[in-house]
Amino acid sequence: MSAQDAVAVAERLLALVKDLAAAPAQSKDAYTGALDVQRTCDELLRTVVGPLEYTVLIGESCQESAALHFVTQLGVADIIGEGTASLADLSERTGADARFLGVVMSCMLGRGYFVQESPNVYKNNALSEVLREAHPSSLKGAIGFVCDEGYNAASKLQEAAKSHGQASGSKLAFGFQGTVFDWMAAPEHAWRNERLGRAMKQLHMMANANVPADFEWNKLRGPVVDCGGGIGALEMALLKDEKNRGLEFTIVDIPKTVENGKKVWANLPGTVNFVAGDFLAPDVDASGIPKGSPTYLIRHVLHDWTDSEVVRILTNVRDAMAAAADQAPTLLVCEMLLREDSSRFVRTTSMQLLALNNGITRTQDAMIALLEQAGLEVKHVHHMRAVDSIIEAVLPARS
Ligand SMILES: C[S@@+](CC[C@H](N)C(=O)[O-])C[C@H]1O[C@@H](n2cnc3c(N)ncnc32)[C@H](O)[C@@H]1O
Repeated sequence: MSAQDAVAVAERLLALVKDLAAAPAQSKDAYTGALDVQRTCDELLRTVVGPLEYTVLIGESCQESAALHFVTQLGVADIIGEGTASLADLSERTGADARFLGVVMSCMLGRGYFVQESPNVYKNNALSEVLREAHPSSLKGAIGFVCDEGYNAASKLQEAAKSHGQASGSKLAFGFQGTVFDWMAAPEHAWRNERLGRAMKQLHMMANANVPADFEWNKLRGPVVDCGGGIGALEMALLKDEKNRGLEFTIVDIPKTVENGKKVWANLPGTVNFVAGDFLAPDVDASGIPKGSPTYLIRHVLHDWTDSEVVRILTNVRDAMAAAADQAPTLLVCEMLLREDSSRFVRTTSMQLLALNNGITRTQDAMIALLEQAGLEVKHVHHMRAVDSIIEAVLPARS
């Protein structure tokens, strides 16, 4: 690759950055423009450093991830707080060897985190601030989950691939039986489950913050049955908005999650009911999914399962919808869809889904094909200023 190639990419990048600066804030153009800039920045880096260095950088990015995990878990940014801390202070407060801390902090400084005020004395900056527990956009839980469950599960991906569905990366890494959801819901892993909840909320804030605004949730007919709705993170985001306050939700999830969800909602406003069930049950009656509701919702669930499991889940939902066929019930599937221009985040998240439960981020066509296999008809796909899209499906008209 020549210097001329790099100049051409840099000129393209400059034009994209200028377009982005001119786009109205919060507009669809600003959203897609930022993705174009991100992709082109990466292209520029590849062009400048060349294939050898670029490949080694990707290979060694697991060390950067380890450094990020190290400082986040030890609470380095929390200890530094609004002031400064020396390597010796950090070592004393965290119990970690100063030599280890020095190497890790140097790696983090190289990626733009923290500022070195004087030799071995650090203060926070905008990047390290988001590692603080109390920061309004804290990513502490997300980094803990991604770099622990996610990373350990991914380290077993080859073994999982060779087991042809018998095992998953997370099962091999953590040695549990049953599903990753049951494992995380067990009382001895309450701290993991709690961290997962925080992680999901934090990741959504980063990638899907516009979902409440970019879809007309207030037009839905309730009660909305949210299958695999967890503790109701989406409901929390939606009910913050005055115009959605009239919506009623029923969340179906595994018993332990329902127990946790009820505790969470005991002190929150809004009509959110919980039902314990199993969306993978052999039929709708055994699944516990309430029948006859005008609206069903499945968010971030289908990407956790194989095609045959997805068809099982969707068939149960379709059968629940069929009990109110005269009301023309609607199913909303809110998921990330893989596209040719999907961002780095969508692709790395897809790796994580695969490692955790043999899940997969599907293309729009693949999702539509599974919905059709389950006897549903896709009416519309809503794209938003978010990594998620919403696929709207209905029961097919009777012939
Ligand atoms: C990735 S989480 C998504 C949670 C929620 N929809 C959201 O977007 O915040 C997947 C959810 O599926 C639930 N789940 C897993 N297996 C289930 C099953 N067999 N029946 C019902 N829910 C299940 C999990 O407990 C978890 O809450």
